[in-house]
Amino acid sequence: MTMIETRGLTKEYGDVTAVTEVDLTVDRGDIHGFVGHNGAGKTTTMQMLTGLVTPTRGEAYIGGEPAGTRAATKKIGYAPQDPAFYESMTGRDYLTYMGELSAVDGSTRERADELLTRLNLTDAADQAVEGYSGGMLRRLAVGQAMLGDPELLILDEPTAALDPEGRAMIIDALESLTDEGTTIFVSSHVLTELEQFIDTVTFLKEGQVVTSGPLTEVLSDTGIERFVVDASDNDRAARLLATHESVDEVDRNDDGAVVVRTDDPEGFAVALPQALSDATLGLYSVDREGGLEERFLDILDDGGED
Ligand SMILES: Nc1ncnc2c1ncn2[C@@H]1O[C@H](COP(=O)(O)OP(=O)(O)OP(=O)(O)O)[C@@H](O)[C@H]1O
Repeated sequence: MTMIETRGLTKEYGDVTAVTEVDLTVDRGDIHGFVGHNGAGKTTTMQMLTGLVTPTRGEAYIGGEPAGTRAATKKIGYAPQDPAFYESMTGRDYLTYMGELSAVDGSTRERADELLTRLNLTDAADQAVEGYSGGMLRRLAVGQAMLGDPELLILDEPTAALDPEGRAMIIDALESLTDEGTTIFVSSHVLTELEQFIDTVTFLKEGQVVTSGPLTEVLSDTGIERFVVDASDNDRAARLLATHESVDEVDRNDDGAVVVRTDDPEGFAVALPQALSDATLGLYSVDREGGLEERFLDILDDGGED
């Protein structure tokens, strides 16, 4: 079942084309990462999905309903990049108040307390929001988006600039939600902030989709795991490494170094020094390329798949 579908989604602001012909499909229950540099068009796309911004052209559907209609927005919880809070309210009062505003079913106070627990904010529940740290504010924003128990959660950079602990708290909360079948559409300009928990990913560059699909496929299609090995005799090293069990493909770069692609990078990294030393080859240097972050930059800088 499809939760988000867009066709040719485009937004122009005067001469600026923020989003160009974006075709997206996100299945129900997936955590989808929406990744691109600052200014790539992530926020604008999210705003079109939520109905806050009207597309110049194209279509978007949320659970089959046209974006912007009541039937579509009812399915969505949205945490914007820079949410505004009533700073003198406590976290608990804020969530309760926002729940009442949006006519959440049942007891909003109970729902607020449940979310505060889930987002690890119980200890701060009765503190004024103005004393919250950046990480606490982001968790509160995610809590607000979750108030109505939405089918689709749209989160604009919820992990930006958080320390690993803050990020882990958000990730835990999101992962527990997908166990309940919630679809999550989450943006970031740093892939490594998302890669532990997303199922599928779209890379956006200058308003256009560069590539989209399951994270593992997108990264392996583009040759993610690559080592560059410089040995005392690179011809011999290339022949030797080509026969190694963990190696898929061997190539040479412009400097003559051996470029190895592998789907078992850990195994290769461990085996390499021994393999060369058994063949009496010296290992001058080895660089691991195509870590996720590097791959992300490659994809965006190349403007397409290899
Ligand atoms: N209301 C607006 N009026 C004019 N231009 C806009 C408006 N909103 C966005 N833009 C432009 O559209 C482009 C995409 O912006 P958008 O905020 O969607 O990118 P983003 O990927 O979310 O970036 P960031 O991570 O910095 O938020 C940028 O060039 C931006 O300046």
